[in-house]
Amino acid sequence: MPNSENPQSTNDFLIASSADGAQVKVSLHGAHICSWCTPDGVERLFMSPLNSWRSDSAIRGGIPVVFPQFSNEGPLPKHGFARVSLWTLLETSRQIDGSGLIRLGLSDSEETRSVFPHAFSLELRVEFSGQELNTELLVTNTGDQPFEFTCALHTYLSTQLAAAAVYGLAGHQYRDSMDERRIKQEDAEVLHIREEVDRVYFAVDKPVTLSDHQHSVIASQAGFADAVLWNPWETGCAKIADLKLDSYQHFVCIEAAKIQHPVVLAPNAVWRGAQNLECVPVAV
Ligand SMILES: O=P(O)(O)OC[C@H]1O[C@@H](O)[C@H](O)[C@@H](O)[C@@H]1O
Repeated sequence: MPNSENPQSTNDFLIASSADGAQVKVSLHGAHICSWCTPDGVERLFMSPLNSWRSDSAIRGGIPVVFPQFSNEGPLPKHGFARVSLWTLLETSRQIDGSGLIRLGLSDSEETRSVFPHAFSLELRVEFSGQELNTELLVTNTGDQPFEFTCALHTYLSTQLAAAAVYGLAGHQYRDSMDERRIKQEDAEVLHIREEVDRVYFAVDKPVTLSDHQHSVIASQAGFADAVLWNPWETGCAKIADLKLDSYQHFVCIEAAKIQHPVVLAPNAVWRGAQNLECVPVAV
């Protein structure tokens, strides 16, 4: 939870690499993946140049962890408190197969219980090598009463929006936050973003691909039933202090999420959700 009286800097990164040269930077503030470079040195995540790097704010870009509430859909601060909490490093290591691994944890505290009166522990497990990044969120109910939550991995994928297309959402229903949360049916096999887009696609069980003229990123998910597609366009950037007016041209958020049907977690039960990202060069 943030301390606005004494904000700390959040750009003190844990840096881990895989044997083949992929690299990930994580901040303990929010267990936030701030950078993911594939072995060719190319950054795959967007990070806002106007990010404040203060512990009383969420980091703008990378992969924020949204828990225990998606957006403003409940009584908590927007997107919950995990993204503005100080997490603990559990492990950083190199696996036998050469992949890098970082594990971070967060448990309930007096501060979290004041807004979310439940005992829980979270683990974020980040494993990567070559062209892939796998991020898994584990939620354990450490109390003696069930509790309910929604969550997401709010991934900002770096792209050139003008050349970008999103594939894999045709046939799904979605809730359109730009149109009074109406439920609609996606018919487009290929989506080009030409305006502010803020949608929750339901029951996404196949990969979603973001392609531009240079590369594709294939986003697969397990445990997370829904996928959010968000780009604020210039209109949204104008309202967000830590985005430049043209920042929307450089990312698309494809978020692995659990929103439509919140998780109800029994005592001692563990819920897992994972997002796997794989980069594939576009043949020229
Ligand atoms: O500005 P925030 O709190 O990081 O949220 C960014 C966006 O996050 C998305 O997940 C929501 O669907 C959008 O409605 C929201 O604007």
